[in-house]
Amino acid sequence: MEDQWQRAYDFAVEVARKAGEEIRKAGEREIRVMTKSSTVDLVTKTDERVEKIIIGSLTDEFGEGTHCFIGEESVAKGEPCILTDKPTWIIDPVDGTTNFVHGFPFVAVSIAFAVNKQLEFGVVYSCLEDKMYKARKGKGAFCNDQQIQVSDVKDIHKSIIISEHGTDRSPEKVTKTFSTMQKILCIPVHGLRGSGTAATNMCLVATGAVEAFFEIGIHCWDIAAGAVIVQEAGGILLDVDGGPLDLMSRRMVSANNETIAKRIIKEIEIFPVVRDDAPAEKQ
Ligand SMILES: O=P([O-])([O-])O[C@@H]1[C@H](O)[C@H](O)[C@@H](O)[C@H](O)[C@H]1O
Ligand SMILES: [Mg+2]
Repeated sequence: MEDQWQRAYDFAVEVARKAGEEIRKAGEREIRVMTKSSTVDLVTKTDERVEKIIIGSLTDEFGEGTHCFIGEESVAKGEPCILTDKPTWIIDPVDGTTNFVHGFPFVAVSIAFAVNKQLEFGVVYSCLEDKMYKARKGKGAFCNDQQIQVSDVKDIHKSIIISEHGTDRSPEKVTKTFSTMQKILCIPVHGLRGSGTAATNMCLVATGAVEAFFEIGIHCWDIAAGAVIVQEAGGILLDVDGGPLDLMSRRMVSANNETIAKRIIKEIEIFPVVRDDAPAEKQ
C-alpha cells in the first residue's frame, strides 16, 4: 500500500520531461499568441497542445476514467475545477506563458497528484534550465536527483522575497500589490525578485535561493506541485491571512519557516479574488 503511487510519480517525471522537450522545440518556432481573461493573460497553441499531450499520456498509462484532471487550459475551455476525493492530476502545461512568449528563460511544466484532496507528489520541470524538481509526500524534495532544502534564515532582514504581479491589472489590485511590495522592501529585506513562473518561484524557496514567495491571484495548477516540493524541502505553506493553505483560494505564502512567513504576512494587503472552484457564474 505504501508505494501505491510510486509508478504514478515516476511516470509524472517522464511526462514532465517529454512536455518540456515540446516546449523547448516550440520556442524555436514562431509563437502565435492569444489572450484569455485579459489582454495580458496570454496563451499559445503550445499551452493547449502540451496539456493534451500530458493528459493523453496519463490516460494511456492509467486507463480512461480512472483519474480526474484539472488542467489550466481545459478549465479555460469550461472544464470544472473541483477537487474531489478521486485521484486527480493538477496540471499547468506551461507555467510562465508570458516568459515563453518573450523568450525570458524561465518556463516550467507543473504536474501534481492528489488523492482524497491530499497532495501525494509534485513535479516541476524548469525546462529551459533543464532542472527537474520533484517531491513525494514523506520522501524529500529533489532537483536533478540531488536532495534540496530550504534556507535556515530566520532574520527577515537577511532574506530575499519573491512576489509576482499576475495578470489582473485592476487599480485596486495593482495598488495593493505594490504597496505590499514597498512595505516588504522597506523592512528592509536583501531583495525582491520574481521569475515569472509561480512553480519555479516555489522551487527557488525549496532550494534555499530565496526565503519566501507569496501571491494573491495564482491558481491551483500554478502551486500544487510546488507546494509538495516546498513542504518536502522543510518549508511551510500558509494562506495570506496566516491560516492553512487552501489550494483553491488563489492565495498563498510559501516560506522557509514560520518566522519568515508570519513576518511577510504582517505586510500583505489582501484584496478579493474569485476562488478556482467557484461556480461558473461567479468567475
Ligand atoms: O499563466 P501562467 O504562465 O501559467 O501562470 C502565471 C505565472 O505562474 C505567474 O508567475 C503568476 O504570477 C501568475 O499568477 C500565473 O497565472
Ligand atoms: Mg501557471
